[in-house]
Amino acid sequence: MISPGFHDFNGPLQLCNHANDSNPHNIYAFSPPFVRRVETALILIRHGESMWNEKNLFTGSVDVPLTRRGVEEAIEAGKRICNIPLDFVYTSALIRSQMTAVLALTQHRCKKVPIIMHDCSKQAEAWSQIYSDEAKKQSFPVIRAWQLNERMYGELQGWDKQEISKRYGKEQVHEWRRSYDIPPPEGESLEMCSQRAVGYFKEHIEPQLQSGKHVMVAAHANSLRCIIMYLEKLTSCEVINLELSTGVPLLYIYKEGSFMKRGSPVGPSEAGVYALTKSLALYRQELDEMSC
Ligand SMILES: O=C(O)[C@@H](CO)OP(=O)(O)O
Repeated sequence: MISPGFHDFNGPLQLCNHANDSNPHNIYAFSPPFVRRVETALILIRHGESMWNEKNLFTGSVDVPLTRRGVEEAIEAGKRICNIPLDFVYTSALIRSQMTAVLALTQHRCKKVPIIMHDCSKQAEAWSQIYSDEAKKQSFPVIRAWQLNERMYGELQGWDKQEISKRYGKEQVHEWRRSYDIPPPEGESLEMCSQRAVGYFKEHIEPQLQSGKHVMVAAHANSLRCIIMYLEKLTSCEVINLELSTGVPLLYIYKEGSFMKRGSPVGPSEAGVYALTKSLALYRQELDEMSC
């Protein structure tokens, strides 16, 4: 349950009044009942490099922070998504995904403040209330969900990946790391991880997109592989070859129940025009006009 008050959170799109705009492709719609948004942005980002990525250790559900390089990757990712509208941010319960989200959001051009939601109890919810509507409008709710955690790697957690390959053989380790239904010893298979991660995405995140809200999900290699498998309708054979780099944002456009893959946004300093949709280009134009 997102803390009350954020439900009327209008996010960064209170930029200009298109309420009377009949353009069906315009995502500038305000929250209902003005203009229903036709398409919304979904950004997926794997956390930046973690301290156990750097040591090449199986991490899984162990809660390790980012390295300095991982911090830099998160900030660079923020530059690449700084022109894309956002209303809600989801992370896992693990610090490496939360660090990535809040560091990336420091680069967003709408200058909103990420607020980590504390709704694990009625008291936590009450004590973390924001009473200023203006402060609320200048914020992003960041919702933490354990269901988006990295797959639990069981008895491999903490072991060096090369050491494990020598002990059990490369084929066996590749099967544990990348197959769909074969779990590592005492760990989760990708299928088991998918049941919680995709289950959460369908129940909590997809309805946000359907209601016209733009969302970023900062999570993990395998929990995101599950979600991408769902978005792109990949088979359990195709997902074996899906690899995600640390700290690289991926953009999808949600429209009438389907997800269109738009690849990874380019940074503002990079040459070339990233294939924005018309409505994202209009949003970027509004940000440009705001910052003049
Ligand atoms: O160790 C882990 O948690 C994961 C992601 O870093 O490793 P792999 O890519 O081997 O699934």
